[in-house]
Amino acid sequence: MSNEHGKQDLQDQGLGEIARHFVSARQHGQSLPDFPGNIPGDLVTAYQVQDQAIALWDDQVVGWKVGYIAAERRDGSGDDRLLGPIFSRQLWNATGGTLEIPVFVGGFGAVEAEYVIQLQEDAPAHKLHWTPEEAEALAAKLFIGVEVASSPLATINKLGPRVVVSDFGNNNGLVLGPEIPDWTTLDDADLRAETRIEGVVVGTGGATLLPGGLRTAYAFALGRSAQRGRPLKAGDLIASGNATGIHDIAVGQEALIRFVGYGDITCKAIAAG
Ligand SMILES: C=C/C=C(\O)C(=O)O
Repeated sequence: MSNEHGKQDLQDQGLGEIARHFVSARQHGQSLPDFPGNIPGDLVTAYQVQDQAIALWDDQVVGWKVGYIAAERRDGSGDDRLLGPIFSRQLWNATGGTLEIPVFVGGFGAVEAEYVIQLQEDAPAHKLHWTPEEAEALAAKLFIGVEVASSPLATINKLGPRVVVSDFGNNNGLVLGPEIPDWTTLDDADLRAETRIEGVVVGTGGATLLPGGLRTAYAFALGRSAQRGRPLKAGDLIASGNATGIHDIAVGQEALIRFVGYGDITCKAIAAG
């Protein structure tokens, strides 16, 4: 009995250590050479690391990024997407000018065109599974946005979803642009986007690039959040996942993300920390 209890403590300490390493590297703007510990065996355990890191981070969660999980990288949960927190001090309103976005030097840094849903009512906490149609029926607004995908760990995406989940979903902020009015009347095909880095087109697409579409990404966020005991609330933001690709950006480089008919967002990468 005491052995079992001791084993559990040891396992928990391991997860806490991983969370502390990531949080400390992020706080100091430092890179990490390797994953700081044993990679969690499944997504449920990786979310435990994420939960511990959120508890250590001195800020409030205002939303979640959704990332896609390729079929060959899924675990027993079958999840085809993952979540990472967006914090209030890393949420920036687009100004129309060039916004500075922090990326980890020596780590991973990218920008992603995103469609951002903001709930206008609480989701029912007991509802654990959502269809795209049920998600759309909740009162919500839609905005254009840019995810700053950045981590102290350069290999984060190569190492896979359990590592991505362990480090805040590889998120280091969200730029929020203008609203897309009456979004529930629009098809994914109406939502087109293009990303340029240093003036060169690096990705085109839009909501049709989101596997299953925008509403499917949103439904995942509602379900997984409720299942992990963090049901979504009015005001929460959900970034849909990349709509033109995941585009590497280095300090000093400028990105322009164009949402056809809805506006441009321009950002310049600076060193985090
Ligand atoms: C690991 C991150 C993946 C995303 O951000 C995405 O699929 O959009």
